[in-house]
Amino acid sequence: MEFKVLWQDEESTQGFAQLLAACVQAGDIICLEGGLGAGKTTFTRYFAQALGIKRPIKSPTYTIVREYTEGPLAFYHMDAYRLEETGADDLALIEYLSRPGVSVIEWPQFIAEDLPDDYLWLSISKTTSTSREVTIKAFGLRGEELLAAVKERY
Ligand SMILES: Nc1ncnc2c1ncn2[C@@H]1O[C@H](COP(=O)(O)OP(=O)(O)OP(=O)(O)O)[C@@H](O)[C@H]1O
Repeated sequence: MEFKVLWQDEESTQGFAQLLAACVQAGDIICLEGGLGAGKTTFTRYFAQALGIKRPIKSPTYTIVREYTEGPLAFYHMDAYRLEETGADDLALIEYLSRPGVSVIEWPQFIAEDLPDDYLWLSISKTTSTSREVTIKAFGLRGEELLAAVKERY
């Protein structure tokens, strides 16, 4: 299943982040693919806020995973970009995905072959300086269920 959405400005990105946050449950995985400046971190900030995370979201590039456990759902923010460079093991990151929280993975293409069966994959393309076209693909039963919930609310 595939679904296209438009984030016509940052407010719309925030609106979508809130919508998705209202649909997720423990164990869900959201992959964010997009080039530099696509809006992966911006989206993640709004998503985390909507999940009730009060601490500021900092880029996990150098730590690979940042954990936020103060909200009703634990939130894991991951960046797979540096994995290859640092020689760090994918397994440490993959282990987080089996924990009872919600995970957002930036640069998921670096660990695509090790992902579990169920996830949403958002491909973000910059269309203008303020708008983003986003293609959402669902994988696995839970992915399909989550995307169906998103479509219903969109
Ligand atoms: N509709 C939009 N959605 C998201 N970001 C937007 C939008 N319009 C403009 N922007 C701006 O685009 C920039 C996106 O930067 P951001 O750091 O989120 O990208 P990124 O994909 O995480 O890039 P990197 O991989 O380089 O960290 C921000 O400055 C943000 O304000």
